[in-house]
Amino acid sequence: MALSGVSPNRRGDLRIHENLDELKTDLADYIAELSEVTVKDRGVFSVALSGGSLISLMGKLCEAPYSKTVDWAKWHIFWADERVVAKTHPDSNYKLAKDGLFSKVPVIPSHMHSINDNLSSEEAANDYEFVIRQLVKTRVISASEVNDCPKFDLILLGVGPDGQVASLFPEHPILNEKDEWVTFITNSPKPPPERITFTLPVINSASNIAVVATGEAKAEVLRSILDDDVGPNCPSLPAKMVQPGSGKLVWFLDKDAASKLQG
Ligand SMILES: O=C1O[C@H](COP(=O)(O)O)[C@@H](O)[C@H](O)[C@H]1O
Repeated sequence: MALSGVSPNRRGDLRIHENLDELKTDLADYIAELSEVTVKDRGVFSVALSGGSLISLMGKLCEAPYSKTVDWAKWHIFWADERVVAKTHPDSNYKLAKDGLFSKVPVIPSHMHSINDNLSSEEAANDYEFVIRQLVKTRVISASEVNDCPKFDLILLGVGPDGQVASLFPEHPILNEKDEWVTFITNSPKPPPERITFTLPVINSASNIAVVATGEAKAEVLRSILDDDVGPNCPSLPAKMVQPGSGKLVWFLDKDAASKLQG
């Protein structure tokens, strides 16, 4: 059970869990429910994932009851960020998600929309944006009513100890990107250096955003992101810039990650 249940916060709902097992169950319930409601409404579920610790934290989705009750054939899976490496490389976010999740449940292989790993970072970002544009045209992905962006049904993000989300890093110029849906970097402060990433306008246009962070190493940055009294002197933390226009934002934290929150 969540320590403080679902507590509304200026930056979204906070779900703070006593331990990882409870967090994993709550996250699986949340994703399975959103999938069910969205498939009933739209006939498909467009979900964009990050890499890192998120994937193992989603692991319960591959177990009963979710493995049987989720309508996996209706999922269209995207990557909110990807490392520009071969899909077989241990650093690939696609490989991480495929090995950890999607090889265990009946998703349709052609619904896993991974980047083209034969291209340069810049080409891969442009190509991925093109793929997303085609799927907005065919309504696999909804279109935002208020801007030019795609509106993913769900974007799942991790948070780095520096406040990174997707491959958006603190004080990097791509935080100001307003026009592109997908962009690239060749100088990531965290290896590997070459990555593609959704931009903030795309992330903030999603219908639902879930940010998942665990462990004491993230407690300090989460205080900077979530507590209202930490603000003016704080550098531009990407995770703090996750502020959906009309969508819903939920934070899944364990008690170690939440241990420095005061508000
Ligand atoms: O490099 C990356 O790291 C972040 C955070 O990973 P975590 O293991 O600290 O949760 C991840 O969200 C992102 O997708 C990945 O490319």
